[in-house]
Amino acid sequence: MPKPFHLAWFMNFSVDEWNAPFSAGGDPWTGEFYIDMAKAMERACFDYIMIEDTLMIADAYGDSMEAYLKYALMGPKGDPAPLAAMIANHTSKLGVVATLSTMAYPPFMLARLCSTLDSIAQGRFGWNIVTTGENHAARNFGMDELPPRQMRYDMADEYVALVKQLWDSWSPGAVVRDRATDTYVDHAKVKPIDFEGRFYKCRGPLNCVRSPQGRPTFVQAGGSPRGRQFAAETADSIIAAASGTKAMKEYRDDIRRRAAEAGRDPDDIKVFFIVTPVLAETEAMAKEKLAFYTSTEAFMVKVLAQISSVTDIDFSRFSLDEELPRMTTNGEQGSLEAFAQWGTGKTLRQLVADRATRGLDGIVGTPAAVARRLGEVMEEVGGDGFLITSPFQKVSRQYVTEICEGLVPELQRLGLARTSYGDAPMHLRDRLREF
Ligand SMILES: Cc1cc2nc3c(=O)[nH]c(=O)nc-3n(C[C@H](O)[C@H](O)[C@H](O)COP(=O)(O)O)c2cc1C
Repeated sequence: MPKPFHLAWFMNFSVDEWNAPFSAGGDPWTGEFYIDMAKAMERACFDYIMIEDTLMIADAYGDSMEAYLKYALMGPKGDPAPLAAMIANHTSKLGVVATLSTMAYPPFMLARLCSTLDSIAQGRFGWNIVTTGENHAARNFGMDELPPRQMRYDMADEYVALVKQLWDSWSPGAVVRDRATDTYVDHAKVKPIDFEGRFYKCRGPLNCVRSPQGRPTFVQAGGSPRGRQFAAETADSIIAAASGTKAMKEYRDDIRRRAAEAGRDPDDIKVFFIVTPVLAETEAMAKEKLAFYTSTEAFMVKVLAQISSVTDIDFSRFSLDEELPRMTTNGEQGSLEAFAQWGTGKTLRQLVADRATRGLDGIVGTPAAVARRLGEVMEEVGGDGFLITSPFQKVSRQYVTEICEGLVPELQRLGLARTSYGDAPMHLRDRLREF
């Protein structure tokens, strides 16, 4: 029997696929649309739903906000924290991960928010730790530009050390609720932290109770060598974009090596790779669907605008029929490399076409065929799971159904996905370490 792998879903609190033939209309702001989505994932026994976030309206593509607002790319979006609370409230087993930036939140506020969300979610909350990669976001927080990546991660190291101390400022058992002595909290079990670092200073203690997990499950997505080091030292789960099985295996092996060198058990870190299956009743229909969504001028602009936004590089400047020059960015270096596929000789037009399937072959077809292919990929990579996201930028109920009621049952029949959560309540970190 093959080993099952983990499943998570990558989305954001943004506009749904509002004007395609099977659409929900583009008004998801009450959160109901995403609650429905999370319930479908829980029925399919996903490990977690992960809510992406950025903090600006971009204009990197063509030096204009037009493409971003016209196509509702990377915005408008709602704040992930209240949506995480709502999803947690409407589910009981699914993990809920929200993205919160170390650039944007004072550590005390983030620690309290995560602790509160973990209590609401009864131990199923995860924090996607990002340092933010866009200069415009930095400008929304009073800076002229982002600090360089090295410094962002140095700051994040210290930030994480601080918030961990805040989460530990309440010892387990501090809340005694002793009626006989009229004592709610045993004051001896709550301590200031008096943290003084290079970048942050905080007295503590936290002013909310210790959450079920003690600290949230840590999710991270470092792509650069410095980012990978941070992720390997910190994360319980890593989400990654890599083009093809070879790059996936290289990434995971590197993370596991770095984790072992840092004294961690590599099996305590579950790496999820982005995949974007395109499903239909027959392979020909799936290929036609892919062509229907990707052969338009608008798809080209959407992909280029999206990658421009997370790299602060204007991709409207490059010829579609030539290879991309090698470049670096102070933004998302890992995402740039996964997109550019340097060394393959592909033109920019081919890279855009690859974007729908993220450079992974064999994931356009029937649920049964794609399930078999994912099994092969996972065996080659070595583990641990897949992070599903829509191939066409936005998500519809139809796509969620195709995955949760088409692909997942096929994975389950092959013994490749969890068929039940079991009856006992479980914290997200333990759920990830189940296998
Ligand atoms: C699957 C995935 C999801 C990500 N989600 C976010 C996000 O929600 N917000 C954000 O600012 N960055 C996000 N990032 C960017 C990462 O935090 C990170 O900056 C990026 O992978 C580049 O790595 P580097 O920082 O080491 O260069 C994501 C990256 C990946 C691969």
